[in-house]
Amino acid sequence: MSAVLHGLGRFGLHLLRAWLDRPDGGIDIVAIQDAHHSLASAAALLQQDAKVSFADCRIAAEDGALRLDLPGRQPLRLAYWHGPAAGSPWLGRADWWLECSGDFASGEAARAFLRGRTRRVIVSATCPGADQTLVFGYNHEHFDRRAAVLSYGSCTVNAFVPLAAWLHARYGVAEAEVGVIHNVPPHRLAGHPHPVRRPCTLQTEGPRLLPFLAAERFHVDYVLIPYTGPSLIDFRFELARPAAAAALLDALQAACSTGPLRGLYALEAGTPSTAALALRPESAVLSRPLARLHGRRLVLPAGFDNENSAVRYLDLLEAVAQRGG
Ligand SMILES: NC(=O)c1ccc[n+]([C@@H]2O[C@H](COP(=O)([O-])OP(=O)(O)OC[C@H]3O[C@@H](n4cnc5c(N)ncnc54)[C@H](O)[C@@H]3O)[C@@H](O)[C@H]2O)c1
Repeated sequence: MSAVLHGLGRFGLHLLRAWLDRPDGGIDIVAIQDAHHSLASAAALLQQDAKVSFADCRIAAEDGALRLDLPGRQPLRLAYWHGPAAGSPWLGRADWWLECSGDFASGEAARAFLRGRTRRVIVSATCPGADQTLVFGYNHEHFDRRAAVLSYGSCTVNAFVPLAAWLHARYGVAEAEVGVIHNVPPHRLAGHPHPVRRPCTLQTEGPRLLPFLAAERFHVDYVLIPYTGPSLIDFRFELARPAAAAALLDALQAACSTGPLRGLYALEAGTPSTAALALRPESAVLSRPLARLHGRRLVLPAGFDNENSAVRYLDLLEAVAQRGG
């Protein structure tokens, strides 16, 4: 499936890395475009980013393209366009438009990219007005080929939804709360000098995606902090049925290791430092020593590399491609 990647911010950078690591996933990124980074600054970003490493690639900016040489592989030439999306020479020229800039996160805005050969726009954020929101590991199998604008959810939606669905199937979830302490991209630090409470799109997407979760029985507390590392996310559930803590956590452990939550979550025997969460591919890394059950109140403290939620987005792209996307 040929694809244009629009947006080389934190999410786009993580996506590019994940895609390079999975050459056989059926996705062929043919062009990258960004309104902020010139070709030279995009090449420099790949060479110098403090977190996402491209040290295994020789990177060059040549003839309007990013050239990436990976050992043992054919050189990759990704056409590069620096400028506003509306003026892109890549409009309508690939099967998919990967909308990762954050600037077109509504169905109406995203539909502008459906032209020529481009039959699908996949938005890296919650997207009101999208034809479908598909959360990998929860409802990605329900992909409908008539859906032209897809949303993958968000980092918090992906962290919460499959876990809540799994818990509900076993114990019933009567209500839930999520507390998020979220980073900001390095280039936005100056604009965020203090912690600030913000609405989170999980607040509306959680009950919309999970029929058992009533909106009035779900709450998200989201705080953006002036810090660029991995983030924290704590889940609190009121279970509908009684459970024994050890049995519940053993079942959760099994689901994360070999069951339906495999690859999506880890339940760690220790409590990883936030720094150790960098580049972890799971949607959330839960800490068993911090987990607790008081009566029917289950608390699951976790952390996540929210930027690396790009891995879930790639999972979704591959799943959609396999279904004839
Ligand atoms: N960062 C995350 O944790 C995360 C996780 C999941 C989804 N998303 C979603 O992905 C989309 C993009 O998010 P992001 O985190 O990549 O945002 P970002 O701010 O890092 O990048 C967005 C855009 O900002 C511009 N930009 C990059 N560097 C810049 C600089 N130094 N100065 C000025 N502008 C610069 C680029 O044009 C880039 O496309 C958003 O819709 C977001 O909601 C982000």
